[in-house]
Amino acid sequence: MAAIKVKDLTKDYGSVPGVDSLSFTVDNGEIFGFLGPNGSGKTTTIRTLLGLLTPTAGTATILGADVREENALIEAKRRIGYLPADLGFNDDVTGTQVLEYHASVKGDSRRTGLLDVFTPPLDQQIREYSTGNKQLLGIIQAFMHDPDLVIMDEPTSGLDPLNQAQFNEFINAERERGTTIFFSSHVLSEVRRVCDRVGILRDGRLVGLENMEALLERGGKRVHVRVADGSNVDLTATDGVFDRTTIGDEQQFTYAGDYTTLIRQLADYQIHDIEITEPPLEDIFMHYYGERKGEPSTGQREEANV
Ligand SMILES: Nc1ncnc2c1ncn2[C@@H]1O[C@H](COP(=O)(O)OP(=O)(O)OP(=O)(O)O)[C@@H](O)[C@H]1O
Repeated sequence: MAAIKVKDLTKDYGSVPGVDSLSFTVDNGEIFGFLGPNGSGKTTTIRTLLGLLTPTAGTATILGADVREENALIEAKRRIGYLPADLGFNDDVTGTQVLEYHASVKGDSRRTGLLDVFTPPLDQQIREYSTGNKQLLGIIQAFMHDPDLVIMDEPTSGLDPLNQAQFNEFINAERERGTTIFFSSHVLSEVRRVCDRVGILRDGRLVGLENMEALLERGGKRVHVRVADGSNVDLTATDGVFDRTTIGDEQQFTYAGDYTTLIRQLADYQIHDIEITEPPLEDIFMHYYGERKGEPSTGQREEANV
């Protein structure tokens, strides 16, 4: 049985479309990233999955429960953790009191273990909490009753790089435990190390559903080259070269072709320095899913940059 099953799900806010005809499945044990820019419908989807919004059309089940069936959903929610985008903690209570409250509602069998990983200042009142520490507290409450499925709305927002790395490590360990995780983000690079699959949302519609590894592989690598005499590397006849640009004396391009071919081409030049890195996932997104409104298409960008 799939952990989440969504079929033709539509949610309108009056005349404003929230999400339109979404269909996807999240398997048990999968780490699924739900990606999209601001306003693309991530929160609407999540709130609909949790029964906080009623779908306008279509169906969704979560751990087997139909999101329109209140009693079945209440039962399923015992095995679900949720980190909302807006945490809504009471400012006047301490971190410990927040956790005590959540423990009384749904249990806390994992609380101690989670507090070994994430360390918000539990004795402080929430009003004194930094944004990142509030987020850590939210992550702890989402996992502390040992749920089978955890749904998180932008879990890494506000986390510093150290906490973000710790979060990534934690999510990878959750994969080993078999927890199903569905989380939204608007920063593709944030999810690249942890997700098995990504769904890409734009303007309320699902425009891509990809295996992460395949997405990265098809996206190629970013090549940075400096040629000793400053001459321009001519790759016009080489397949798989796109997004060329020159910054100072460095020529850059994304390469999704055969490496032997590229190395043969570059052998004609006196290469002073070369670096091959992973491209920003935003570039992959642009390349495979086309331009956003008002922005040039990938093809136009290539021309502009060459
Ligand atoms: N309560 C509401 N009433 C009317 N329109 C809404 C409401 N909530 C969201 N919308 C609209 O629905 C669309 C999707 O919004 P949603 O908040 O789901 O996007 P999001 O991807 O979560 O955005 P963000 O990354 O900014 O949180 C947007 O056009 C938004 O303006």
